[in-house]
Amino acid sequence: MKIIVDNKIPYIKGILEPFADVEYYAPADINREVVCDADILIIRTRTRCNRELLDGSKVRYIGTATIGYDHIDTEWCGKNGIVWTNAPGCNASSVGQYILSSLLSLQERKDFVLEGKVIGIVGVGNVGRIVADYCRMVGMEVLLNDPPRARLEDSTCFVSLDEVAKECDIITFHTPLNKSGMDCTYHLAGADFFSRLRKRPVIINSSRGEVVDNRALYNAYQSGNVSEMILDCWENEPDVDDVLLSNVFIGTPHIAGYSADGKANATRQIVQAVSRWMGISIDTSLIQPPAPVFPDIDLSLCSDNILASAVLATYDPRNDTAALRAAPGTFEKLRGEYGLRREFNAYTVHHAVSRDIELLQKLGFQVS
Ligand SMILES: NC(=O)C1=CN([C@@H]2O[C@H](COP(=O)(O)OP(=O)(O)OC[C@H]3O[C@@H](n4cnc5c(N)ncnc54)[C@H](O)[C@@H]3O)[C@@H](O)[C@H]2O)C=CC1
Ligand SMILES: O=C(O)C(=O)[C@H](O)COP(=O)(O)O
Repeated sequence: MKIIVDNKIPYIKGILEPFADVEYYAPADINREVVCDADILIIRTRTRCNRELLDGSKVRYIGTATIGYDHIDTEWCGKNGIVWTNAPGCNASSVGQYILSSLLSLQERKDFVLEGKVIGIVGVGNVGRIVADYCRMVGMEVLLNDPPRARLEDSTCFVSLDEVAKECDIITFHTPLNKSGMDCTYHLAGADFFSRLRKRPVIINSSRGEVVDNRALYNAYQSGNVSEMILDCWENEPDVDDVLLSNVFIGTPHIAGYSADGKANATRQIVQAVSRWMGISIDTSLIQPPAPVFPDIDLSLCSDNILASAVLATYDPRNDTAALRAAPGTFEKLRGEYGLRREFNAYTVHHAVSRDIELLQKLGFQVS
């Protein structure tokens, strides 16, 4: 059994070796020649799994250590007997941390108080649910848009995309990239959507670049229909539109899901899926992220917004924005060499005053 593994997937080295020949490659080097005699591929979003890569190969199983799977031609794989799996929900909390910290950074600017603002969440799956919870916790009103769920569940919980466009101060996209079908999301936010905005919202995209028509977004920003842009995913990654990048409030290189917790979850889920497929049993409990460098957050030094201080101490997206702005051409390098980021539950806050303790605990912080 031969397994090819993307060498940017952390915490996996040594785990599959007792059961198979395992070879590690940079994503750019995972090509037809490399995969031809492999049985299993363990990849990320950077390997397009389609006829061009796989036709004539021995590959029978693909595991992607990611939530999204738009890089896999699922129809072609299905027709050609290739089983695949993703890692649902693995880094959903990481994206939640990204969105909350981006919103709290925005709040630090004068006159953008989050409490009382209306946020529209488009796509309410693993990520959208967490974002909705966090936004309610900070006193925002939340509108949910998810037509596939609305068809199956109590549709009164959901609103139309038109209502989101008209009523929201902030709109955030958390759908998969669907290129066709009744729930097509390609350019879901296009010129028509932006023309229906009424409240000059902040637009956030951390789903896939192509869910938002980047040109139409920029035009809406230029004309004043959009007040701020927060972008983690871009059309034509890794070639980011320089003009867009210089105008966004937060602009990051597709790292919203890059907490070490999310990466470890992804590795664990994929190792479990692969081992099930191979009919073997592997102990994945040792796949754990390292502790944060500074696990203690002292709130006695923070006078103003306690929540923002605690959240931004775990992750401040303005640092990733500055790094990308300084060198847009290093988009993939910044992702490949991403530093250690841990989620809220890896931190203990000290000297929180009693009125903040419940909220901090709900977010997952340890409180001393
Ligand atoms: N920037 C990053 O680092 C990351 C990006 N992602 C992206 O976020 C997406 C969402 O992740 P999850 O919430 O975990 O996926 P999920 O599959 O749990 O939820 C997606 C939701 O979108 C809904 N949806 C589908 N089509 C829709 C449409 N046309 N309009 C509105 N809603 C629609 C689905 O019904 C579902 O409830 C992923 O597919 C991936 O592309 C995920 C993780 C990290
Ligand atoms: O999980 C997803 O879906 C994502 O978009 C990832 O966070 C990006 O994953 P990589 O392919 O860069 O590992």
